[in-house]
Amino acid sequence: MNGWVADGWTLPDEVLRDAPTYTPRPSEIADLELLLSGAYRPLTGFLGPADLTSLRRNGRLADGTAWPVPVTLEVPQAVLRQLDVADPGKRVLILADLEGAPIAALDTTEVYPTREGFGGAAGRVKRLGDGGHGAFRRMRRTPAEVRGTLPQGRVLGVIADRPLHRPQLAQIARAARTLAAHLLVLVPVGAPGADGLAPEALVRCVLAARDRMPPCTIVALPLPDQGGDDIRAAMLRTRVAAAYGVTHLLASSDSMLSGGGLRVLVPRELAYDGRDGQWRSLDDIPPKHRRLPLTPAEIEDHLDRGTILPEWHTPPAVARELARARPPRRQRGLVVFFTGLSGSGKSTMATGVADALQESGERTVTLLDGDIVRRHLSAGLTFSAADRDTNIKRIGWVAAEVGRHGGVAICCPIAPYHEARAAAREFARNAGAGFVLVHVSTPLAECERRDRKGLYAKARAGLIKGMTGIDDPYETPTDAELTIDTTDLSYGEAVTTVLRYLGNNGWLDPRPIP
Ligand SMILES: Nc1ncnc2c1ncn2[C@@H]1O[C@H](COP(=O)(O)OS(=O)(=O)O)[C@@H](OP(=O)(O)O)[C@H]1O
Ligand SMILES: Nc1ncnc2c1ncn2[C@@H]1O[C@H](COP(=O)(O)OP(=O)(O)O)[C@@H](O)[C@H]1O
Repeated sequence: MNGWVADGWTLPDEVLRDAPTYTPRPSEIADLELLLSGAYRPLTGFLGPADLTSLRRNGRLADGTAWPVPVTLEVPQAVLRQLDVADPGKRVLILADLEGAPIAALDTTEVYPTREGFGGAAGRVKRLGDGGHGAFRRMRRTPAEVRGTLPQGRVLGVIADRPLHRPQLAQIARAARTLAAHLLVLVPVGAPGADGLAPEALVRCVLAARDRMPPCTIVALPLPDQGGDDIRAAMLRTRVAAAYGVTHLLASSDSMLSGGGLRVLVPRELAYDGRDGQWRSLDDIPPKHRRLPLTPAEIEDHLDRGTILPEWHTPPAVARELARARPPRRQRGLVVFFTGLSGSGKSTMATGVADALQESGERTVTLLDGDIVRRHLSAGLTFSAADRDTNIKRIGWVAAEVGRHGGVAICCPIAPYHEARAAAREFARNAGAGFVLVHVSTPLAECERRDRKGLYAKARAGLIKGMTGIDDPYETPTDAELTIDTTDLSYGEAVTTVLRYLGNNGWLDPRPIP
């Protein structure tokens, strides 16, 4: 481990003034915040090659300390070139938040190759500024602050990565009573949850359950989602919980492992006892009186349809918060994203769908047509791969903002690349909006026969280069909600197919659809 003491490090003003600034990715900012707060102790900075090699080999840092996951920072080469790791006055990198405000200084003692155009930067970090702002900032307390307020004795930790319903609340109450422990609820707020719930909404839902819990301390922290590697992610969460003073952690998944000085409790499966309205062990309730907790999919279904979550399962205050954060699909923001070759029928269908929605007056609609976007939002962009990506990301970003505020955004660019379409879907999800990808799969031969703008003829004649389908690729979607080939469809049939899909899936009132 790079074993420095961050406190003993002073930064002269001129070093700060001349240092380059870089905004890391959101997951790296989350790691940075946990490094700065001490939640990742004994780590005090981003790891370098020796630690990373050792970690891969045996799950330990180079000095033998067990540590579950790589904590790394990747920086564009253009930024790294401005640093000189051999010179303490020229190796400081200012790390800024998404708005560009400095959060920390990195004393870059090592750089190493990662992928084309980027490199890893390793070294200790030191907080700059006042720790930042943002919703529920006051709840983002450091481990030292929290430990200072906890009563003596056992501390039961709960990681509330989903809202707490009555089965979880019953498990928590039981465990706290059995252990005679103080309760510490850790709410991960690094990124939207698996269910697309915004971090602020998750905090509100947890606070809404507060009067159903024993006396407790609630802390928000940017616990990163470590992707598919569940065991390592669980180990990291256990480490962080231990840093906050947790002695016993209530497992939220089977993969939670004891370690880092605390014990993990796997709670008993509870069910609702219809005889007296209590939640107790499954085995203690005769089957005919037993109601199992709703699954996440069932909860999602209630929210999608707009039916109130039942009181036997969810405290009304939590149900209200959840319904506010995840309104029924008919009121929730939605991005309808058409993709397909030029001439496949995207604009025609998108306009038809937009007209129908406007006629019904049910939803507000923004149409982001490919050609129109390129005249305004994306003016000046070419048809190079990089510019096409930029174009699709801009469209996706604007569409997601429309969705965030409950509107329907209809987009119809070619969007030939999977990755950019996936980014648009992710933007929508993070904004709490739905996303429906419509692949207009009309084959090239038919698009070419139509050749509305004469572009295919020009491309075949070699007069224009990089025409999608001719000498530029179109990556066929594998994740489309709907695939429509308009070769043998009338205009009306094509539009109705989309409207029916939206109606059948709860996004629209299905009644007026022919
Ligand atoms: N080289 C090349 N390749 C593809 N398309 C071309 C090209 N040059 C111009 N056009 C015209 O631009 C429209 C596509 O723009 P998009 O913004 O939808 O393209 S992309 O999603 O960024 O790839 C597209 O409009 P649509 O026919 O509505 O799809 C074409 O008319
Ligand atoms: N079922 C259909 N849906 C949409 N367009 C159709 C259909 N049948 C024929 N077309 C014709 O195909 C062409 C599609 O053009 P356009 O909608 O601009 O495609 P894109 O936006 O994908 O380039 C139009 O001339 C349209 O009249």
